[in-house]
Amino acid sequence: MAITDTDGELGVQIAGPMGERYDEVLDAQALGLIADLHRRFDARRRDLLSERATRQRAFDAGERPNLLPGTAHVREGDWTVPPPAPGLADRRVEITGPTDRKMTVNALNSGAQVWLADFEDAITPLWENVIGGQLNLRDALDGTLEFTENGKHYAVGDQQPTIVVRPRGLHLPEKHVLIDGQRAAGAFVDFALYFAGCARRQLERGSGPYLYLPKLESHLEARLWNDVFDYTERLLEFEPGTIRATVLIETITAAFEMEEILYELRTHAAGLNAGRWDYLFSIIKKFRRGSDVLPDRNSVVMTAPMMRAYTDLLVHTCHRRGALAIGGMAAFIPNRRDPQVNETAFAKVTDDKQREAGDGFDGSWVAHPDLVPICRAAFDAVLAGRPNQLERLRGDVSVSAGELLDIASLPGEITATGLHSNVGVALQYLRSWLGGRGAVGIYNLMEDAATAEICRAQIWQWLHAGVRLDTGETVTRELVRQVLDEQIASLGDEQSFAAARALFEEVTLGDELPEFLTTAAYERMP
Ligand SMILES: CC(=O)SCCNC(=O)CCNC(=O)[C@H](O)C(C)(C)COP(=O)(O)OP(=O)(O)OC[C@H]1O[C@@H](n2cnc3c(N)ncnc32)[C@H](O)[C@@H]1OP(=O)(O)O
Ligand SMILES: O=CC(=O)O
Ligand SMILES: [Mg+2]
Repeated sequence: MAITDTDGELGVQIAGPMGERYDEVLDAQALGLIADLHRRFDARRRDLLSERATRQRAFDAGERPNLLPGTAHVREGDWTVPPPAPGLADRRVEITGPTDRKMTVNALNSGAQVWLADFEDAITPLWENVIGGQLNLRDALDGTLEFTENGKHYAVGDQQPTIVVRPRGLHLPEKHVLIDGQRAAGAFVDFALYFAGCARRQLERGSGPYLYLPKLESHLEARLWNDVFDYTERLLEFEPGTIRATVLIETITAAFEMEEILYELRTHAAGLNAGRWDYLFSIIKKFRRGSDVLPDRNSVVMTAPMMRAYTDLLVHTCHRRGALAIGGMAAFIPNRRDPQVNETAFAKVTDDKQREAGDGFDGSWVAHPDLVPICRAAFDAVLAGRPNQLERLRGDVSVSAGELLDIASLPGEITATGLHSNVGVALQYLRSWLGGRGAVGIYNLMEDAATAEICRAQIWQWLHAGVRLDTGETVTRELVRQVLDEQIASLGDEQSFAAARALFEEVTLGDELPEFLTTAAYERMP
């Protein structure tokens, strides 16, 4: 791959191919912003990642998170976040998905209030996905995203959802953008490209540059993002508070700092989201060496006391502070060719959305356009003409640290079926990811980076805990390899799984649990 010195003065090198129109995204302003953010904030980002590792050592030694004594004044203080920015007051249905051309058009025509345009869990951060996604966003805003594919004409209609972009988490590098010879952070690249390219376009349409912030582990990470926002607004002459961010509470440590996270983002804060899949992954990962081992992935339901404590606390915290509470993703996806699968998906998603609406959430996520009406019906019934239910303070909620950490009360067993499912899903997902697709339907469920992380972390934990399955077998490396062989044999085409299998073994069978499968996978990509 040729390394092009794009601009000697900026110190930015683009180490990836310059495809058609990439120069429109990678212009001087965008590259200058990435370079600035890198020089000002990247050392802090790396320190915060080191802090995560330090905390992990404490968890390995048996420590557990609790409310922070040093921030009691924040929790006790009387403060609120600003009222919702234009386009963010009514978020009853949010469709999520990758930013390829077809999905962009379909999401914008889906009838949802919000489209979460994803550069995180739902995409493989291939260079062409990273830059192509930004081009699609700006073309959509300019009204020029129009094409024909497989005989079907795609064009964005007039009624468009508010766009909320989810940049990569703080842990992922972008190897195709080098600043002073160092890899830039994927998070800063996605943010800067979007902001430089689309912030003014969004304001001109009466909306704004809105973001979802994924995988935060502490309020100090929220402070970093807030400083990035303040700096960018000043540098590019935007009103303070133009950027609005909804933070995913999807790590167990962040669940203990919800108030502090909103407080840090304050003028930029829009809400919190209950990202249930990464949340479960985080619980497995953080307490991987503890004695409480999670049962089969599919048996951990949102009505389990530990999960209800998490979502209730989120709604209560948000509404007390004037922020919107957004629900998470039910993984069931419909299939237009299979009425039985559809019926199951609609019933499961209806249950999930009705529970969230009843618990006080202001809206929720769906993975597929056919689920938009299901989510809408659940929230319409509760909202009854109002845009949200911010006034529902959930004063009845009082959640203790013990309830958030009550893994032992989770229903379900650890079964051979669960092991086979984890192996099969992780393997197929990794093949898809390496092939450039970060979200895929497997066994009628939506699988993405977060759900696949659960599968492989769970296998690692079961292996290291020497868990006995319902069949009496003990989980060992040999057993996992045997299941892998069986899965590959049943899926056929052994050769096409070679790279995925090697990656699977790397992120699942080692003595240490790699922090993120996507970090390991990224190094195997061009
Ligand atoms: C844990 C989390 O972070 S959840 C959030 C991250 N995950 C996601 O965003 C996943 C989003 N969903 C998806 O990517 C997809 O729905 C999948 C991969 C699960 C299934 O996609 P497909 O196999 O294409 O589904 P299917 O064939 O039923 O799609 C039917 C049509 O709906 C479109 N579609 C499906 N899902 C979406 C979506 N989320 N956004 C936009 N369009 C969509 C398809 O492009 C297809 O369009 P077409 O008729 O023009 O060809
Ligand atoms: O990002 C959402 C999640 O559930 O993970
Ligand atoms: Mg997630």
